[in-house]
Amino acid sequence: MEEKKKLWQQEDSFEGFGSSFVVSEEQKLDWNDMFGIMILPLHIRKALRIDENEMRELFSDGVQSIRMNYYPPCPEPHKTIGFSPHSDADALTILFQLDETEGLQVRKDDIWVPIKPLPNALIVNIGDMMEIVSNGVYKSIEHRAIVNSNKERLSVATFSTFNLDSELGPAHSLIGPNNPPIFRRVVVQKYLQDFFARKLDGKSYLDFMKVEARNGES
Ligand SMILES: O=C(O)CCC(=O)C(=O)O
Ligand SMILES: [Fe+2]
Repeated sequence: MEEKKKLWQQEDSFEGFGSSFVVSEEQKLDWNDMFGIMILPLHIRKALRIDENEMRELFSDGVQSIRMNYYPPCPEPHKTIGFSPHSDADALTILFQLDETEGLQVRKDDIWVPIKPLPNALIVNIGDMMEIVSNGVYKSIEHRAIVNSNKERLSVATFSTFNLDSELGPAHSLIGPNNPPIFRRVVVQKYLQDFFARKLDGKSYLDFMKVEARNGES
């Protein structure tokens, strides 16, 4: 209880422990314990010290999308790949592996590490937009899905993307003489169009977004 009290709801906020929707002392309360937090954009921008308004603007009218992936059993799984290595182009992905069939792997120091599905657990992945806006502080995660010969596999991914009309680039409030931008700027809509026009190839699109890549090209 002492630990809970440290995170008790403050007035005018639904974040923390406590009940919501309470209007009077007489009211019969619901039989549950609530704990609420804002996941985006406030906490990430606080950790990074990005200006609040800048982050709010990027996420206001942002796009939420969902993808369902079905991987049928494959007679020769070692000869194929279920989902090619890539990092997600969005800011933040929440992924659910439907049953307990393994398949997702993340790349860590050039090794593919299997992510065992845990019952009722969600996986949160940092996407390329977050790496760009944080000027490289938050790294997007490279991942892939493999298949197997005896079981089908299903996953559901939800993607959070900045507003399509906003400009994607390192946050203005982060960069300065001591922290020069390492990524270039592009309108989100164009960034996504170009992402989907390419073959998935690890983090190659993010590399293409780097300032030095453009210098190299011109
Ligand atoms: O099936 C999986 O676990 C990965 C899916 C994925 O990476 C995606 O939909 O972007
Ligand atoms: Fe992905």
